[in-house]
Amino acid sequence: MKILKELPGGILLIESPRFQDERGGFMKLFNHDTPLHKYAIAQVNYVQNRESGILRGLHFQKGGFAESKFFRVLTGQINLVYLDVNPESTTYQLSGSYILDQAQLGLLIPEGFATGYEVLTPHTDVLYYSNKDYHPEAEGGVNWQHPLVVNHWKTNMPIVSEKDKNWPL
Ligand SMILES: Cc1cn([C@H]2C[C@H](O)[C@@H](COP(=O)(O)OP(=O)(O)O[C@H]3O[C@@H](C)C(=O)[C@@H](O)[C@H]3O)O2)c(=O)[nH]c1=O
Repeated sequence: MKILKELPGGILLIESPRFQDERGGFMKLFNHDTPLHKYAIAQVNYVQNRESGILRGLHFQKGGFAESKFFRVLTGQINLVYLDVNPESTTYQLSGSYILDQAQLGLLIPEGFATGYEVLTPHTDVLYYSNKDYHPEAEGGVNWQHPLVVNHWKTNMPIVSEKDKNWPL
């Protein structure tokens, strides 16, 4: 696995090795060795999105439950949006977005960021690792229409869960 790019905030774009032969393909999605040698997986989550226009997030876990997440699509295309919500961070309130459109590329988001994504294609499957267990009591969120992130979206009228509609602006 190799780091293709480091984005502001310490976000890493990581490429997986891919092997192709007459049977199909083989891809290494995680390797405890470099560049992820300090990354301890607590959860692997597989998310199926039926339609384009679905928007999930933005979510984070508070305090000591803050997670680092490593996102990729297995099929389809998403626009991943992130916001640094750690007031002690040197990049506090930094926001950005990145389009993920191939399984070979993963985006590693450090602890202290809220993350969300919108689905740009029907039947889009997302796989992500987290280095912390799920603690719903520690969950925080940022409304997708918050001024610090609103300009990153491609969709004007997304499909959003009731929970996500109610995060503070
Ligand atoms: C995130 C999560 C959810 N769940 C359950 C709770 C609920 O019943 C169901 C769906 O949860 P949600 O609606 O929160 O799923 P979702 O909106 O897909 O949540 C995810 O959104 C993206 C943007 C992130 O950044 C992730 O960290 C995660 O928060 O799955 C778990 O059991 N473990 C988990 O780690």
